[in-house]
Amino acid sequence: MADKTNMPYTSAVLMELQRKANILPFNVMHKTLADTEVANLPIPANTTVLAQISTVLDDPEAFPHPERFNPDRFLNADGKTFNATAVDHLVPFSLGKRQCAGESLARMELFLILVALMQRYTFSVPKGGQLPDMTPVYGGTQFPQPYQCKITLRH
Ligand code: HEM
Repeated sequence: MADKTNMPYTSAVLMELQRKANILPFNVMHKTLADTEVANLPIPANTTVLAQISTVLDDPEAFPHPERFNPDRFLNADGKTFNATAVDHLVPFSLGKRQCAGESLARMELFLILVALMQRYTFSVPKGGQLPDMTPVYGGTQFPQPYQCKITLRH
């Protein structure tokens, strides 16, 4: 983990992966405890609310051409520091009091697993195959279309 600060592009790839492959696009349900309002819309107490994460992760103002997989959007021109607007809008773990309690653990696991896989294997499209269809499959969770991948040991 000590190397992570020297690997901004890897961090940017992970951020873009979490944006495009967000596992809980519709978040989980909550209930208002008191009358409130969002964007001038009144919401009475005891209303079930679902703060949809995917609308933020696909917001074209924060993420131009949101349909594209582009890790560079999380980096400034120097390639080392992070684009604050993009980072602020990356909310796969939700926000507020009930945001994911396992965020730090999950982020550490994602970094270690991705780097370990990249160090040991090469991932490519099998002969005669094609790149995966990036259209998400939505259910309670989001998952990818079936695809084929060739995984080769590096050493
Ligand atoms: C990529 C991995 C993960 C993602 C994207 C994720 C995302 C989320 C989201 C969106 C919520 C709902 C937040 C809300 O109610 O507003 C949540 C809740 C929660 N997550 Fe995760 N999570 C991940 C991994 C983990 C891990 C590894 C753990 C534990 C080791 C964990 C523990 C929890 C707990 C305990 C809650 C409920 C928090 C509460 O209601 O106060 N999550 N997570």
